[in-house]
Amino acid sequence: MTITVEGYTYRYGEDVLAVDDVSLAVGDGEFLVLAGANGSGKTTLVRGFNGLLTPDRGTVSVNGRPVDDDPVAARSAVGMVFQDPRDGFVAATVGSDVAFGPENLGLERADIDRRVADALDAVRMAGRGEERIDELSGGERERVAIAGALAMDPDHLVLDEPFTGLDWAARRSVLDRLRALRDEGVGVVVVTHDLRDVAALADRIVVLADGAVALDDADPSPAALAERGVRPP
Ligand SMILES: Nc1ncnc2c1ncn2[C@@H]1O[C@H](COP(=O)(O)OP(=O)(O)OP(=O)(O)O)[C@@H](O)[C@H]1O
Repeated sequence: MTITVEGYTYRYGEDVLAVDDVSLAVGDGEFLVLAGANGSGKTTLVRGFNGLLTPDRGTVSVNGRPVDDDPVAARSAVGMVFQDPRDGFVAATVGSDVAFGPENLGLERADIDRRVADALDAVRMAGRGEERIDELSGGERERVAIAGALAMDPDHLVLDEPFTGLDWAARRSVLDRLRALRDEGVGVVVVTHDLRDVAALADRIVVLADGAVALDDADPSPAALAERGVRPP
């Protein structure tokens, strides 16, 4: 059960080579932090992990199966949360939005309700299922988006800058959940250029620079990070 990326190359138009021949694997229960300066290609790379982008060259396989072969399976195996989830909501209220994914999996109502309650609890939104999403703050919306991904119970979870809008308590709570998921065997990928919170949890830190892997290390030195444009924790 892994995400395996081989030779991933992606261009925007003729001129922008956003990701240049990246190969890496994320194993079960592995916590990988993907760092790198603005524009280094992080988002372009992870969007390929469940088929949201198709690389110009290279392949992505999820649990041994090429994403192209079965995009639906890839989307349910790899949960994704993006930085600014404003457009990603499908329902008007918190609870119905988080329930949407599990409902589509055809689960029993009790199971859905349990997943929703559990996911809202993880992001410190317990008891707020009836609230309207368009009346939430930016950070609260981000937390709902994270809860939506958690409720899908995916094999892998990819979070792109998940902590930017989160207050300290929410951040700690989400990190606790990510740690628990990792311990249960879920592969976790966190995209960030701020290593403060996540470095201690990371099994590996991969740094992209100009679309290529510039560093892939379990415990990189502060100097090695700084050299590649990443502020050490
Ligand atoms: N839709 C797009 N059209 C054209 N160029 C794009 C597009 N999206 C990204 N790029 C370019 O591709 C490169 C990689 O962008 P990407 O968003 O993957 O980087 P990133 O590491 O996630 O950056 P950030 O830390 O700022 O989120 C950048 O040079 C960016 O300008």
